[in-house]
Amino acid sequence: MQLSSPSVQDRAPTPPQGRPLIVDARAVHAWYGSSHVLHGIDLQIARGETVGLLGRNGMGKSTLIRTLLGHVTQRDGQITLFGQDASRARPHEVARLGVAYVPEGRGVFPNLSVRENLVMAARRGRDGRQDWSFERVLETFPRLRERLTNLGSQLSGGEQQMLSIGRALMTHPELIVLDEATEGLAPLIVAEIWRVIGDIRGSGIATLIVDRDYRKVLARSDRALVLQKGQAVLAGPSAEVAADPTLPSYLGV
Ligand SMILES: Nc1ncnc2c1ncn2[C@@H]1O[C@H](COP(=O)(O)OP(=O)(O)OP(=O)(O)O)[C@@H](O)[C@H]1O
Repeated sequence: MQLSSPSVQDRAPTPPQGRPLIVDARAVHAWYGSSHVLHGIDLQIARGETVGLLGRNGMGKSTLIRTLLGHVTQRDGQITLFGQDASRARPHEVARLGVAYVPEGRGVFPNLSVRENLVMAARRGRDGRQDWSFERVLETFPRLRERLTNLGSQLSGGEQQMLSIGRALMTHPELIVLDEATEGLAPLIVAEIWRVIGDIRGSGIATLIVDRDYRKVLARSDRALVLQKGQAVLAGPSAEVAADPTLPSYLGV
């Protein structure tokens, strides 16, 4: 569905019926100083849903993520997380609600070992869930088992990315936000990260994914939102977005 109308209602991607919303963001604006970067974006993510966020460089994907998670504080609009108003929430409050963030450029503690990085992150889920044990994370990422005593700083980029995702899983989140999780990694590692993203999806955790490989994002997500200059220009089920003839122009492909 192409979104040419400026009406906020029209831009809301429709989440699956009957599933509670984890994220319900309406008319979100964001600024860096006097620079107005997001212009009224709507985004809904239902429990267990995978949503892809696409757009060329500098179109506002990371800003939207960082605004929803409370990192960008010059913001406006309504952000509801798990039914609670989070329009002014700070990052640690968002994390406590059950949202894990795997930032672009990773986010592991360089001076802690792999084991310490994982164990420190461990926390029960909202409903007391603790199915993502240390052992399960190591089964998911066998490479991390081989590196348990290495410091975060001694890992390759791909291993750091795995550790960052492993840390996110140890928090038993309801939603994992992955911003450019495969950026700059070797093809074999990229394939492994995508395999794990599939496992995460299969385990019922919702995900919000930003990745340059738009084909993979669309093939592996339920719905997608395409941004251009801080506005939503396409939104809907990923298969429909993938088939939309205007998509290449928005992605510059
Ligand atoms: N910390 C910042 N201060 C000022 N401007 C910023 C900052 N971060 C991003 N911007 C600007 O905001 C706009 C949106 O950037 P953003 O990083 O959200 O885009 P993106 O779609 O995630 O692209 P990329 O893939 O390049 O990260 C760009 O014009 C960018 O230059």
